[in-house]
Amino acid sequence: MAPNFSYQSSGNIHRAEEEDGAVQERIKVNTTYLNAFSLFLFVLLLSFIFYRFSTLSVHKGLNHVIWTLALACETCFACLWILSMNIRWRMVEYRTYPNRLLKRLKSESELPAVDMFVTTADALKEPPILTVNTVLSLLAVDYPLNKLACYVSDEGASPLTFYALTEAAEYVRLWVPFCKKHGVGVRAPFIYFSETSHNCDSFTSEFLTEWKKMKSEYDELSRRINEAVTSKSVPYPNMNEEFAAFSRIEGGDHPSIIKVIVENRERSSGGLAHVIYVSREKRPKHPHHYKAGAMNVLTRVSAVMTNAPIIMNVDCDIFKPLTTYEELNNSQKYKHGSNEANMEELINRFGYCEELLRSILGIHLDKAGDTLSFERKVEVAHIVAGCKYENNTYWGHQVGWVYVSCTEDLILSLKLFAAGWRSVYCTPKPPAFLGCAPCSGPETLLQQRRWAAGLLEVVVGRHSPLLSAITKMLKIRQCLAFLNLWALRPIPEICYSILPAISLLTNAHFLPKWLGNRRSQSNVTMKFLEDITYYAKRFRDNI
Ligand SMILES: O=c1ccn([C@@H]2O[C@H](COP(=O)(O)OP(=O)(O)O[C@H]3O[C@H](CO)[C@@H](O)[C@H](O)[C@H]3O)[C@@H](O)[C@H]2O)c(=O)[nH]1
Ligand SMILES: [Mn+2]
Repeated sequence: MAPNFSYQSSGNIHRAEEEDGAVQERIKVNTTYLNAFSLFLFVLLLSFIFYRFSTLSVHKGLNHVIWTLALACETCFACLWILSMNIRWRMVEYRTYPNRLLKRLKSESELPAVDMFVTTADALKEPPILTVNTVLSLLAVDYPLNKLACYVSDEGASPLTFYALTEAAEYVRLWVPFCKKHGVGVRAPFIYFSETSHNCDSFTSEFLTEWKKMKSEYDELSRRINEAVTSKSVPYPNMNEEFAAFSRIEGGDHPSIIKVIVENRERSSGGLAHVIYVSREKRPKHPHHYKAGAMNVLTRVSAVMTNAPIIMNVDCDIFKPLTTYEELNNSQKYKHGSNEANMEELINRFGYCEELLRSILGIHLDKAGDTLSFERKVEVAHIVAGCKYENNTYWGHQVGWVYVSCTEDLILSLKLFAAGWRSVYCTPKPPAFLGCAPCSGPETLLQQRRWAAGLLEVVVGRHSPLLSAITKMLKIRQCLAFLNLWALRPIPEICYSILPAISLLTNAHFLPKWLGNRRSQSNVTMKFLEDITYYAKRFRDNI
């Protein structure tokens, strides 16, 4: 049985086992002042809305229109303020203590296996050297390597990405021992070498020699990869039968290609993690469902090849684990709550592939059914990576990543929360992984537009958080968090910001006037000016 990593609750700090110390602590952040301030602002907003509402009928003509618009905008701001207060209301922080983990286990071999998924879509937009760095950093994690497998999904079926990975496979044999021996912090070579320099006096000569060797090998690796990318071709000696599969490829029309780049056949503790290249079948008339489609293929391929109980996903440019969920297949186990899996229902759900069904059944019955040869596993992986495999199954609807939105992570988390799963936002210090964000204006705009569209798709569709809160297990505050429609906020903001200009041009007003009428206002202004003049004179006389 897998060891229990979960924290257990007891008061503010949740301890798993007193004598061993917790692996993870949940600590309440003190938000009393922040909450009091947020509430104060909210009360001010409400009183303002109340005032505007009660005086609305006093205003006539254009003023009435302007006041109604202002009232609508302010009501929107108040609603958005409630949503943003909801997110910050009871903040908690998770502290992790990975070094305590081993104390709770008899040996490292009790640690569960992890399948790591890296997705890349376009070798020209996402440079292969970046994907290589992500893979190298994953392969150098502090975890028994025979428990790990790294699957790289390449949507572009690019020989350049495959070439880069085969080249990196040589480097990884040097990089992983180097990182472990010297306790390297950031394990993506391009960041590591840009941050450390051989001029540091505190380095020993042995370290310096190794550092220089690693750096020159990395420089050579990146030179070869970048040269291949610039010339858009793989060097001649590498054009062997391994690359034959890539030669018949036309954009978006090719069979599935699965290649084992690094293999730890005996799963020995001294070896490296598996590295498996996966490019799913693509046909022009067949929808591929973007990253969600790629993730479902990776889930099936990993299920027939290594079937680890935990999967982890990182983007090709992010050296930071986003979310770790237990494999989706596992959730099916709890959902059925029975060991008597109905074969016909399983085929309807997961599609017909004997080996995949056996691996799912293995999870249902808590039995390991790993009897296939490695060659057969690769063959089966080609079948489950086919684009027709999902036809008439539940993939993309009830099984795996859902195909309704371009932000598959959002809809997946919504679906998991609605099914009663919990998640933890974990930000260890120092950060476990680092990532890259879009660096140019247009790229950032595109990303924000995609996220905004994804959020709106999720809110109005069949998976709407409101529906899930009523009919499923989504909690009310989770529902409010998903309803945080930042994408629509510019509408009231723009409207509100043009109200002053309209008021000036039309001699109307959209803010309450000070002391009601002009005369009393000007009297007060006059009195204020007289006072200032009086005090200024006294000040001058005194000096
Ligand atoms: O059809 C596609 C499109 C993208 N990707 C990969 O998905 C990842 C994320 O795509 P990107 O275009 O870089 O989106 P970002 O906005 O940078 O990523 C964030 O938002 C995405 C959802 O929109 C999530 O999938 C990511 O995990 C999250 O980091 C990258 O590795 C891509 O290579 C695919 O595999 N197939
Ligand atoms: Mn990205």
